[in-house]
Amino acid sequence: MLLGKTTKKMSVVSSTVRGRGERRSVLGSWVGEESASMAGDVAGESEKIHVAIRLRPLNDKEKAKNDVSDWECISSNTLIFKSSMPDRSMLPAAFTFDRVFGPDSGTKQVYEEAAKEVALSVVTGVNASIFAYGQTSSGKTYTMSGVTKYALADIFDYIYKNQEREFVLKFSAIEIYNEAVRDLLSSDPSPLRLLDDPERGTVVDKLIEEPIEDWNHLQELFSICEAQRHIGETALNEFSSRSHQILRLTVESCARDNLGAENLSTLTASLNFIDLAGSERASQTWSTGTRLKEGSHINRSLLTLGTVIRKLSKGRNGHIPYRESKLTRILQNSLGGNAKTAIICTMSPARCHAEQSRNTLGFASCAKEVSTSAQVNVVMTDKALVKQLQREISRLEGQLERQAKSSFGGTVSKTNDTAALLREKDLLIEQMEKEIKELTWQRDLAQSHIDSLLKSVGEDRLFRVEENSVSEADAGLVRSNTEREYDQFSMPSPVPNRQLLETQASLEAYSLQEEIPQRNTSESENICRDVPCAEMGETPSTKMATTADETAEVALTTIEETKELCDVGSYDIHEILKRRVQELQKTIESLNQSSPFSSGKGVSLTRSKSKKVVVVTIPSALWSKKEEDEEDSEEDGCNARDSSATDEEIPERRGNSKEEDNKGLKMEHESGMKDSDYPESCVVGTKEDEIIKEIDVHFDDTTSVLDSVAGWKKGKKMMKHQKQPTRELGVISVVEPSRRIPEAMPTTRARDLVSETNRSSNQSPANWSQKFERYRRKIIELWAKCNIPLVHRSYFFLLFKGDPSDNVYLEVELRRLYFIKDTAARGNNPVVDTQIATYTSSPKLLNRERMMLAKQLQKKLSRKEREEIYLKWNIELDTKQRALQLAGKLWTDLRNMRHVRESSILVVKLIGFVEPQYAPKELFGLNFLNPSANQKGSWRDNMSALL
Ligand SMILES: Nc1ncnc2c1ncn2[C@@H]1O[C@H](COP(=O)(O)OP(=O)(O)OP(=O)(O)O)[C@@H](O)[C@H]1O
Repeated sequence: MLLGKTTKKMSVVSSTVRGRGERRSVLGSWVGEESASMAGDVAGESEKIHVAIRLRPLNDKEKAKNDVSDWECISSNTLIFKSSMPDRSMLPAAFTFDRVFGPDSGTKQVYEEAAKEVALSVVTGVNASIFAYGQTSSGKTYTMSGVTKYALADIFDYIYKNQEREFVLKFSAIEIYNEAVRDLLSSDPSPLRLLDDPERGTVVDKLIEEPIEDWNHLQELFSICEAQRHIGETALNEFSSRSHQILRLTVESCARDNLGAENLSTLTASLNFIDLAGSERASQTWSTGTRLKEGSHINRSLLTLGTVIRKLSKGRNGHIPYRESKLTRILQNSLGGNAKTAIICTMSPARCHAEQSRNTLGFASCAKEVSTSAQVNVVMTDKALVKQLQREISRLEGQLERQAKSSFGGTVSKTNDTAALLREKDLLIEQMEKEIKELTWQRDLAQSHIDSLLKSVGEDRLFRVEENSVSEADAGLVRSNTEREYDQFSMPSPVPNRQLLETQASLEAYSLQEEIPQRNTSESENICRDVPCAEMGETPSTKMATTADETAEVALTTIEETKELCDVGSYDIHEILKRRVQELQKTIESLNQSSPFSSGKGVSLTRSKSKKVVVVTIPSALWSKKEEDEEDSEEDGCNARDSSATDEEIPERRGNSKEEDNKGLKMEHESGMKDSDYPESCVVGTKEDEIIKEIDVHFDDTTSVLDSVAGWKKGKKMMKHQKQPTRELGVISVVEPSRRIPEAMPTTRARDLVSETNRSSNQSPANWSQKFERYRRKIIELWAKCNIPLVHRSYFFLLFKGDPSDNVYLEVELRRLYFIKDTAARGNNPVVDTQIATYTSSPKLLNRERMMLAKQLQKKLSRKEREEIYLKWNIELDTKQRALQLAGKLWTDLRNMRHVRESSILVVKLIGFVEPQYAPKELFGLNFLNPSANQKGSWRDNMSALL
């Protein structure tokens, strides 16, 4: 009845489970060692092998020989040797095992008390093995056949009683005969191979694993195995088993209510019934021929088994020779692995087998010391695994939450203090990160300001000094090519703002990505950075920059250290962080003090240790003294000019001829030197004629800005050039006209100039408007020719809309562009060699700028906004690299003012650091309208105002 119900249930189970095909299966192979990966979620606990001894009764042959029984079970677990023979005195008097069974114990009892628990663990997903070990004819087969049947009956009964789970049973059987593995369910006697599966261990290849349909089916299979097993007659046993037999029942089960759910997991385990061949002595069995050979193999494999057990009983140190026999190889998991194991050692009580019995007891004694670690084997579907892991995570999270609650709640405790410290630490880290940003920003700001001021007040006071040939006093006042190049291709930004710097950084990053030649990279750097590179003495600017760098570094280090401290959970972190903050504050203060405007210190010009030409910038604060020093050495060739010139002389110069005006664009007008006073290579003229023509000289009735400036500068003796042996020095002198309008020019004159210009414009607004348009178109044209950055163009275009006061800016921009164009055109002139190189490389810079804009487009605008812009700019939405296409279209149709305006608006939107209407005109390097901005000490205020 049980089997009938079970049969029906298992059929259903079988089809149901297999139909999913999601779980691992051992079908088609016989696994000698369950894979560790099959191990489920219940970690195995170490458990000793269960060892029982069974004494059989004296058999007829033994009785016939009047043999006596020397063994007696004095308790359920103690066996004594009761022989009084002298040679037995060395044996222990008593042996204790988990269970001992005397001759009167039936197999049922043996099973119940020595094997049942182990056997039934298979239905709970735990592997199990039941051995019968003993000498030949001791009753192993007799015991195991009974134990197997009882166990299977109990398993079937369990299945019947546990309807909530569905089971699949599979059966396989092998024998190891003369070290050959044979499938007992197959009629093919060919030996099977053992395979080493990295995941599942030793596997018998091509072994039949028969799904059990019902009890009768199982009985049939048993019958097949019995018929197939090698049996032979020996002197001791008429039906002696000549092979080791291993019957395996695999039980898989899953909960019925999980079948339709995600949480589908299957328990799977195997129960091995191992009936070993008996150890035998040839002298006793009188084996010869085949039997002798069989006995030899049997003994050898049993010897290996004994060795393995003995080694295992002493711990798992050293090599365990599992692989020395197929028996131990296959049973490796049962011998100390993932399985519960019970060994029933059978003994003959006869005195004639005392020695063999003693060996059996020795084996049993070792076996009981061997531990296994059985686990519940759960095979899960991926879904079930995920589900389970999620549950585990939830559980752990809950646990953490509970711990956190218990930690923060309640009375004041050390844990509470730690939490408060951690919170405080987080705040400090946050604060320091802000400070780092602020310091970095201040550093960039200060450095940029220094750049602009140095460029304006000391624009022409740049030295090139060659250490070996020129003394400091003899050093000529020449401008740095680097500076000029910077002027041309970098957006002049005497009053930078944060976003502008970020944009510059972005462009520099692009340059780095593009592997710009080093020279170009350095070109984009400012003058101050040239100084330390040239190994000159420390200047305020370099000092400040260094200080700021160090500050940022200190701050970063602080953050890192803080994080480390957090990691180690230091309780001193609070104090350390406070100290760090104080240090940072001090550094900020020193940074402020190190400003040349607050310290009042100037450049200390020292000789370069390098033999290379170097460039030095000198703030105007120190310039007077330097000038005085240099006046003493005028005899060197370059005469100081017009040192006594005054503003009053300017009108005379205005009245000079056109030729002289042209010269005014040359360095002579600034420095007071004539062309003839310069080395040929030092003179860089501009095509004033062209300029006059093209801009429709509008200073017919008013003072030319440049002339005025040149005159003032001359009168003010702002610059002196000393004649130098140019060929020896290889230095050049190039002065850019736009540079001749310094911020440091007398502010009254600047205001006058603007007033003058404004007056002129105000007198004829229509005329000014036309001029503005002409200027602007010319500027746009020159921007393109000179490859001026689009950002500069855009801001300039949007900023100067025709206000009369814009006149000055347009004028200067125009002059600057002509100068760039003119100097670039002198391709064979070594004086401008660097500039030409820069000029030719400027299209690359423009390309990089377009790439940057394309990137900004993707970064700043939403997909929808981008698509609208693409459509507006006639870029197909299904084309590739639309952003680059768009960037490539910017500032291309230069005669179309609408295009130019839209390009400008888009560029500004993408850069987005200052709204054009709020952008200061000082952004373009001039400040005629707010002289106070140039006052020393006010630079920080100016910066702040611009931000
Ligand atoms: N406990 C027992 N009670 C009664 N008879 C037993 C008992 N144990 C074994 N026998 C009998 O002893 C004989 C030998 O037993 P069995 O074949 O099981 O020994 P074995 O250890 O398997 O020997 P082998 O190693 O040679 O196969 C059998 O005839 C069996 O019926």
